[in-house]
Amino acid sequence: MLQGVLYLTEEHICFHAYFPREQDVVLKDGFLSKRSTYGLYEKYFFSLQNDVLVYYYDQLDQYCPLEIIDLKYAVKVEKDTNKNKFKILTPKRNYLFQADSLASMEEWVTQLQRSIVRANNDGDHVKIVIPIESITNIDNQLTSSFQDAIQIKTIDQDESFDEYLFAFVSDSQILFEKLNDRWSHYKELNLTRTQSGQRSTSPELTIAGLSLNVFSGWKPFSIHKRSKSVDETSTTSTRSVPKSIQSTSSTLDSVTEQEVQSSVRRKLSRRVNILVQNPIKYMSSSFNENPQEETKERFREHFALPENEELLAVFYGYYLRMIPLYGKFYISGNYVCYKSRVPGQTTNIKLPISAIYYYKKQHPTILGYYGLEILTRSQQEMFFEFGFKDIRDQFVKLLDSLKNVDKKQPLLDGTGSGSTDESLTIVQNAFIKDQLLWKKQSEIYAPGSPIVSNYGDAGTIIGAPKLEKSMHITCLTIGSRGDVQPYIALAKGLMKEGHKVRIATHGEYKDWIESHGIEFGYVGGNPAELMRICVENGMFTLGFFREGVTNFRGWLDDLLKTSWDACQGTDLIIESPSAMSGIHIAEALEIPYFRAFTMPWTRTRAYPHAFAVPYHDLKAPYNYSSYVLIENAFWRGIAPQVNRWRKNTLKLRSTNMEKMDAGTVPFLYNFSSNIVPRPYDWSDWICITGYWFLDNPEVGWKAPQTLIDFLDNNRKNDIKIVYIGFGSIVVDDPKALTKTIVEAVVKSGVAAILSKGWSDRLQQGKVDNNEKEEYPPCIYPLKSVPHDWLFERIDAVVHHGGAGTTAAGLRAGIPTIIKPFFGDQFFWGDRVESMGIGFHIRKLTVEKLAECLIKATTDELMIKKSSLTGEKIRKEDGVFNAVQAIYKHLEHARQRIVSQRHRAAGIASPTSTLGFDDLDINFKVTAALKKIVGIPGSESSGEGETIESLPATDN
Ligand SMILES: O=c1ccn([C@@H]2O[C@H](COP(=O)(O)OP(=O)(O)O[C@H]3O[C@H](CO)[C@@H](O)[C@H](O)[C@H]3O)[C@@H](O)[C@H]2O)c(=O)[nH]1
Ligand SMILES: CC(C)[C@@H](C)/C=C/[C@@H](C)[C@H]1CC[C@H]2C3=CC=C4C[C@@H](O)CC[C@]4(C)[C@H]3CC[C@]12C
Repeated sequence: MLQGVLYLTEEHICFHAYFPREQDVVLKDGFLSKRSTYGLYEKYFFSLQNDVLVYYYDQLDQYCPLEIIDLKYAVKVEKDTNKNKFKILTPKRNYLFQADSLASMEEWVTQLQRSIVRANNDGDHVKIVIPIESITNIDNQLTSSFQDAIQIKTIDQDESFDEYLFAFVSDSQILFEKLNDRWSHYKELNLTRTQSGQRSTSPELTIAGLSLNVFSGWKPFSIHKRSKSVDETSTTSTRSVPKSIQSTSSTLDSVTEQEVQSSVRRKLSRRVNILVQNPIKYMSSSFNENPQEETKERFREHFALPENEELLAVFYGYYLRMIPLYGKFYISGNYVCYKSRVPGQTTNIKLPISAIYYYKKQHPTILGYYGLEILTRSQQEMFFEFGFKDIRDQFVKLLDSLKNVDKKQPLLDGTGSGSTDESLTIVQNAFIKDQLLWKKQSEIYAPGSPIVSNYGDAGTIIGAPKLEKSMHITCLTIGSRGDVQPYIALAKGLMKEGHKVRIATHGEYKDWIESHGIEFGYVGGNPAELMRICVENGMFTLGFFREGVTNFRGWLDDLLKTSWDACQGTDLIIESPSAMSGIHIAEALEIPYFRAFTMPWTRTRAYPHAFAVPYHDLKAPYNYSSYVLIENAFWRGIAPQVNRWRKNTLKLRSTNMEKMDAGTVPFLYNFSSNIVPRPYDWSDWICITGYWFLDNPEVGWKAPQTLIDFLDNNRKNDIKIVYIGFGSIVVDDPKALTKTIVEAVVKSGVAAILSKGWSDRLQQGKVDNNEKEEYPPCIYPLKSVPHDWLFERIDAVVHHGGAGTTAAGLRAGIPTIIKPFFGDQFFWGDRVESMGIGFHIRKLTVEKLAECLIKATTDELMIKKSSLTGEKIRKEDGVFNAVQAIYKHLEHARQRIVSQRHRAAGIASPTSTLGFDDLDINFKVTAALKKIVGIPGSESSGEGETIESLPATDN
């Protein structure tokens, strides 16, 4: 179905449709399953852009398609209403797809048909010319779904029949009458089917010299053509076929499928020849300014670019993705392209130069080479590295020169050339009006508008529909107090809404949870032991993995087993992803699943993964990779055990990262967007709700009189009061830490409330009960104290940077000093320091702490900024927002589980996780990971060389 304008001339019916061939117009996008060479259907994100169809693993990777299907070569699209499948036929191969619904399949087929017709026509236009003399029948009494339609049947010179259906937006009656007039004229003259060749393939000539009647009054109408010939698109219209194919056939209309095929074959063998003739050249040169004709052609073919796209230079280098990927970069007049040369990797980049917003040379980074950073208009960041400075600089120079060219395109593309003056103006006028018409429509349909996903609608959280039915919800979490307390706050909010809530976590928290009137579910594991391993080894370090292998196995088995039991009988799971089991349990129970967490855990280019140590100064370039690496490392560590448990306990097939598809899980982040602004690249279902504060966490707690006196006395004497406490951190030498703190407090002249929390938990028995007496009077020691009560009464806080403790300090509006120990604590340290509301202490010494204490209690600007932050945070209602977000995304969560079940049922693929398990790149991942999480001694450059020396296959 094409929209255009119909012209009736004395001898012809002319149809003209205008499709601007704008770059990067997205005509349709969404998820589809594609049949792989193994016959399995796998889901990808597809985007139909002009006459190419591309697909990705990740819809955010706009410019990195896995494959580019050029519709120029497509013969037709075939529907198969059974199971919503359809097929694109090309001479080289057929592509099979499956849509989620019938409606979606119909939409895809319609749009693809349009694109194929256009791709087979000259540039921006489709022109169909029907000689009136060839008409055998005209009918406007159709019983079709079109109200106002005319059907025209024709017979061609070669006796082939064609059938056209024109559906009108406006009244077609006048056209019908006039057309019948003209047709009877021919019939009377008995001039049917003269073989004189009057019919011209050029509409310009056809229109020239004729009196032109425009019937549709510039209103759009549609043409639907049902052709009896093999090739759906072979009409009497003028068509242009890629030059390479054109040259093999004399007339355009006579291109047959066989010819296309043989031309493709010829091209393939030529390519093989080149490689055989010049192997050295292809492997060793890393920059080529004058690419050969063959290279240019292959480049255009691979990236589905038009004939006039001039390849300017080829470079060899690395594209930094999950791991640095060695490959070939191409710069052409309008694009920067990249194609991976690592076997088994299908990474591509096709980036329009116009989409580049900013680019900058970078210092040597992961590989120690010469970097280049590119930021696209859609805020996607890309990082390239080149082996030599010269090459990188040439690349940049070429980009500079291309960016500076003014790329204003003329409104008209000169289609009318070669005609008489008069006809030229007629045709041009028609084009101009068509273009205007198109512009209007594109405003309505807004092609190229931001990607619309399968689920979710954009908008604010507030105002989501309230649920009719109450639910029984499990909140599943492991870890320390900070991992449980937010759920108590959330549970209270949900219970107020009439839902039943169970918190499933370590036995240690049972009484505390029940004291808040919340149901408890038992999950195994000793939080203090977990904490010790985290602190002693750092997170995701070699030591961590070594301990993981030996110590975590039994622990993990127990965790999986107990959490399965703990979730039974509920109908929604909200899980901290650190608990690992919830995503599988939800799949087994077929109930909706949400994630919630205190720290960033969703891929973004905006922040590093909470466990990727930010003091490495990796900055934006590596943020995204840090998530991919850590997710992979995490999954690799637990996958065998999890899959065994799935099989034995959950009775589910084994899974992998791709099948789990964690990116589509609705996520509730319980931190403030005033501290962690929402990254632009998070989907709608990733919500930042604000902190879930729990007031009066310790039921029945009353402030000791001595503490109140301590506060009052210091206040009276104008002595600043600080809180110092390292929460649930288990320190191996608590005495040394205490000594440093005491000295720093004395030195800085402040008064301190010192909470030692868990610092001696694993040392029971060794604790000196008389410790209290050892403190100077400026220090008030205690075990624990509700922060919500205390922080309002003091001037600054010093802590480990636990998410919840940080939140408590920020809410009170006082400066924060963070000495991180592991995990996300570094991230929070960085946040407060970069916001100017606190300090991030990397190495704790008496001098450093004393200096920070003085500044935090006296620096006017810092105090002011902190107090403003406090005001903002106090205005947020995280629990309320979270409840609304649950309502809003519940349907999405349900759909996700359903499609996951379908996927699990449909794929029995032994090939797994994003290719990671299949490729022997284990050591490279580890090497890159080491850099990200900061393991000393990882400077060896071995991995770069290994990748570089991989056999250079060109295809
Ligand atoms: O004496 C105390 C100790 C804690 N709290 C509160 O308890 C919560 C503790 O939260 P948080 O700092 O997040 O918890 P921790 O258990 O200390 O920290 C662990 O859990 C956090 C949340 O996942 C992570 O950010 C940390 O890295 C990890 O160490 C906060 O609301 C505190 O205000 C008190 O009120 N009084
Ligand atoms: C080798 C395998 C067994 C490795 C990968 C498994 C590691 C587990 C034990 C790790 C991965 C993520 C870690 C994890 C993530 C986040 C938090 C929140 C924090 O507030 C307490 C620690 C806690 C809860 C830790 C505990 C240990 C976890 C759960």
